[in-house]
Amino acid sequence: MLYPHVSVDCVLLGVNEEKLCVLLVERADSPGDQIDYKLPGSLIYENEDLDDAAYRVLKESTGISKVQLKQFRCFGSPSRTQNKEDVLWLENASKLKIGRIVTVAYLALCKISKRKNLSPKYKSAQWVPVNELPKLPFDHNEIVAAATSEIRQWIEIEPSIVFEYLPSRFTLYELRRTYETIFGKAFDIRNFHKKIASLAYVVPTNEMQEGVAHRAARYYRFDRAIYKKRSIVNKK
Ligand SMILES: O=P(O)(O)OC[C@H]1O[C@@H](O)[C@H](O)[C@@H]1O
Repeated sequence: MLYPHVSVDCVLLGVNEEKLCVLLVERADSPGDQIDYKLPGSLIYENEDLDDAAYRVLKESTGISKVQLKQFRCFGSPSRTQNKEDVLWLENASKLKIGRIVTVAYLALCKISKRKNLSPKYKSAQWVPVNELPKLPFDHNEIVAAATSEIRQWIEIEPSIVFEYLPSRFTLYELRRTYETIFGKAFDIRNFHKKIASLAYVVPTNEMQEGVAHRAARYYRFDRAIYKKRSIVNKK
């Protein structure tokens, strides 16, 4: 039998208190008793393009619209709807008979902020550390794990992504900690500083930290113009 159900899921990753976090929504009428988080995601409409569906679902479920979502993978195992409670929730919410669903996953890296305009389907939206996730419905744990390794690959190719997380001026300590948080491992300090010193687009400023107990550190800034030129040179 041919089967038409397709959904989108949005993985928003952010750094909070030196932890890599993912935005989850809490189901309002959970089929079980426990707190029930999931990725912001839902079925698409008949005549809707996938990208439009991803932006719509994210906006409707969390109120967020100013992020750049990128499609990164499809998840289509027939077993992703093996949990009867997940199917029940979805059937109640959609008023459709649900068997399997193929979901298209989207990813964005963004700054953490307070959420509002939640869909009535959800009680709250929370940033949860990816290393402390509860058991999520469907295959959402697998989707978050895939998104985490995906973002690391993106950063290897396009290091500018990291600077989206930092304030306009930052210390090398803050830069290293951000890298360590996203990659989930410690970087050797001397090698890291050497690497940064070789990057023309990380520019030292004349400003130093003030009022700190330890030796004041220098502030740096990310120079997008230099970065773009380097990207062109690298692509040649
Ligand atoms: O619209 P609700 O029921 O919240 O969720 C639909 C879910 O259906 C699954 O394929 C997706 O993973 C998506 O998150």
